[in-house]
Amino acid sequence: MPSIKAPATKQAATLTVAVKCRPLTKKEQQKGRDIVQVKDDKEVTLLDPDLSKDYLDRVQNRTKERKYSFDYAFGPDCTNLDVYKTSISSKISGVVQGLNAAIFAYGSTGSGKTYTMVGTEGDSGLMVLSLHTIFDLIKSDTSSDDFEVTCSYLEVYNEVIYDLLEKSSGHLELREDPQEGIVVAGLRCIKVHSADKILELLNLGNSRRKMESTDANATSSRSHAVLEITVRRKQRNQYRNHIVCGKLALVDLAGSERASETNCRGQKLRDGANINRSLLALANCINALGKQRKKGLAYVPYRNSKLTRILKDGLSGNSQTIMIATISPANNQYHHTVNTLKYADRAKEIKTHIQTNIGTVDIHVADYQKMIDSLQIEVFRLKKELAEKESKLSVKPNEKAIDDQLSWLDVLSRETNESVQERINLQKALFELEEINLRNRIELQHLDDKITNEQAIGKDGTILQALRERRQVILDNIRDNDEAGASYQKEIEANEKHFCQLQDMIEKAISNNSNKTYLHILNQYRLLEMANTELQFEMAIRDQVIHNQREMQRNLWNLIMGLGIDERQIMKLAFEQGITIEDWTVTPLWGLSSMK
Ligand SMILES: Nc1ncnc2c1ncn2[C@@H]1O[C@H](COP(=O)(O)OP(=O)(O)OP(=O)(O)O)[C@@H](O)[C@H]1O
Repeated sequence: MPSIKAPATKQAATLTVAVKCRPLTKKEQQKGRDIVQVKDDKEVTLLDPDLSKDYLDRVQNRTKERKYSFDYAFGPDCTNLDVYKTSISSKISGVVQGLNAAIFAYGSTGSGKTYTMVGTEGDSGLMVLSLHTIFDLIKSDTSSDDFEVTCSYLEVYNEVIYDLLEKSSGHLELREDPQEGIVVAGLRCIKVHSADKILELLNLGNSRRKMESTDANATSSRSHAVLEITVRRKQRNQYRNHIVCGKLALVDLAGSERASETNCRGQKLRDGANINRSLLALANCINALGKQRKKGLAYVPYRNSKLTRILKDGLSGNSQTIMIATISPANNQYHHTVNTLKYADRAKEIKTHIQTNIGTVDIHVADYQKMIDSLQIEVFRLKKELAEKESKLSVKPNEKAIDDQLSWLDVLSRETNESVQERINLQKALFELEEINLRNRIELQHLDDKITNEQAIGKDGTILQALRERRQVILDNIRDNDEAGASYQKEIEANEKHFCQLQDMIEKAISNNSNKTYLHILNQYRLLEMANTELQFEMAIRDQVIHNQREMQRNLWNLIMGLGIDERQIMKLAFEQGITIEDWTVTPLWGLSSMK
């Protein structure tokens, strides 16, 4: 099917990475020493915390000293305003012009993330400073445009999303909207008229964040907080009247340390595990995005956590992204600091593309349909069995006993549900991967054809060279994606195994009950219905997206052909505009070839 892509990499920007080192706290001053040096506003040297190393160790390079270079580096004397003015303020003006920006603070617990993002009365944080800039820019705007500023504030805690602008928020779900991408269903979005108003909301929201006291920080934020500010600009003049929308996401991540290192138990340990699951997913995305700098299609596993799904646009899409890596200068924090610096170093490789993209058509509808069909047949069979069993029960089950059994079943069902959800996510990820690789293979075929043609003409060596280089990039991506696919396949298998174990537990739990068959079927039936509902929902969304895109393409091609432009002219025009016309020679559904 022919498809039109947005102009390729019109404006590509690397993710900006800044490192901020906080001062030693009073306690640290008494016990430890400073091992971080910042040079030339860019270089960070982390000294070996072990002073006892002898001369030989040092000359033989057995030192743990590390040196890194970043876009910006700020020492302990720098204020939040210094960070803001140098590395951020210029990106904020784009938000009022309709561009997106994302700023996230990453670092271990107690390294100064919340201090940097939220700040104090005397040293306002980046959230506050950005808001002031937005309102100042709106105030000084001389056009006749109307502005509307709205904001939302959420936290992701233990892989559950909560609304920080609601007094007692319930669990919120992520939805994939065909038009807007990932949205948080039911999240409160408030209209604001001044920076002060948002600050009030921010303070209120912060007081609702999940805090804990860890060994490393007495008021440690255990959740990831995302403040999103949307600026809608209604342009009004005699020729047009349309809305430009810019978004700024400010993210205060939870501490990046391992749970075991903060001396946590029970619920705290669970927090730690989930925080790290999100951050691990973020690290995997950062790795994959780093690989994409070759501009090929490598798969990025955004689906693996709520956080990465929410941050998807900020990392890869239409966004200017700034990562502030916060570090402590204390010698006992060496391992955390080196981890943060390594993470930040990898993040430098990410490219974000400041442009709008038209989504791609998903080709796996048939696969989903097959899964839904088989699940529905199974649900139908179990429903029937359940009805039969109920009618056959000579003695109605003892209600109290059944209640107990059902509540235990609920616990196991919930866990099984999570396992099913995870498998669905993995399956979806695998579908996406396959789709990307399909497109890669189509491009590879085109490249091979072009290379053969060029070789036959035997003229321009530079074109041939460029084609071969591109071919290698595509081959690398296909290999990487295949590897990622194989690992997903393994995860799916492990998940299936876990699912079976849970089922065994359920079997055991009800094996002594006289109505065990009844309970068993009830349980199976519930689980299958859950999986079925999810799949149907996905299917509906995909159908809608595909329908809209097909409609749009049909209209577009009709329009182009109606203008009497021939194929060659279209290709030439597209080339001049930087538009890629994909694979129309392969499956010419409404393509030029079929319309000729
Ligand atoms: N630049 C700074 N100047 C002075 N004090 C700072 C600075 N940065 C951080 N601190 C202090 O260090 C301590 C820890 O900071 P903060 O709570 O911001 O850490 P965090 O990285 O958000 O930790 P967690 O992940 O546990 O929430 C606080 O007492 C804070 O006031």
